[in-house]
Amino acid sequence: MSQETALALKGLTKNFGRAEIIRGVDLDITANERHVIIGPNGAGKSTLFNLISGRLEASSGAIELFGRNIDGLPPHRVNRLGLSRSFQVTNLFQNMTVMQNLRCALLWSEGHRYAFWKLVNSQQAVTERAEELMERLHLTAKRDVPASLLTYAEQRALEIGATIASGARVLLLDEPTAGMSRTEADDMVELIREITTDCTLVMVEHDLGVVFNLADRISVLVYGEVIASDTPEAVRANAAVQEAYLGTEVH
Ligand SMILES: Nc1ncnc2c1ncn2[C@@H]1O[C@H](COP(=O)(O)OP(=O)(O)OP(=O)(O)O)[C@@H](O)[C@H]1O
Repeated sequence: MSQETALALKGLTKNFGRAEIIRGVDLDITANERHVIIGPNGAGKSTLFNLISGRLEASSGAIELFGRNIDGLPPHRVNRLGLSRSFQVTNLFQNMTVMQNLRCALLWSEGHRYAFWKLVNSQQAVTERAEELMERLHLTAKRDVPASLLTYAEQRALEIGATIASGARVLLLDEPTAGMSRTEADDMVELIREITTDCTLVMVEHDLGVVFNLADRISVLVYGEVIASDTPEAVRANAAVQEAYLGTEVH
């Protein structure tokens, strides 16, 4: 596995008025790792994701994507550099089929790099890649079904697939199993595992079963500070983490 740093947060802070919400976060996330951020309600997880994805500007500190400072760039520029956030099924084209959504995402990822005649020539290649992705998403049987007619879990799977297809090297996922049944959540974890073999995953998740099942490393955010960032085993054994979770949930 590559030891290159995909995403680095350096002394990151965010204040809302006089309230310090993110209080000096340092974090190195290695390329191809699956990194899950957990923490109690109000710890600042969404704020941290909004900073990383460019929706909020940091008060101080830096965010580097593969060594390049991205702090202050708007979300679409961050996206173009290979960091994509997937958190809404509304990112799909609801009237288009599964196949059309994936083809669109693949063409989008190539759109600015290829002249139109090349795009036409690459149609076959795009179709093949879309088919392959559809297989990995377990959506081949739904190939010609409009996104709006898929189940919620299928829509989320398609949305994550489309995000990857559109060129994400670092994928940010907000609570991907929220609102799902146990079986759907287990299927989603397997799907995320399969689909992120070639990219870096940064995920916020409340369901600790999902977290410990999927994460290579876990960071624990409490009151805007990372109190632990380690392997699942080390985090589970960490006394400060157990205290933050009142000694119950991490067991
Ligand atoms: N735009 C804002 N203006 C002022 N305060 C904010 C703003 N956004 C978030 N906060 C505050 O920052 C704190 C952290 O919120 P945030 O949503 O980042 O936490 P969280 O860890 O994602 O919580 P949850 O797990 O409940 O979603 C909260 O106290 C919240 O009220």
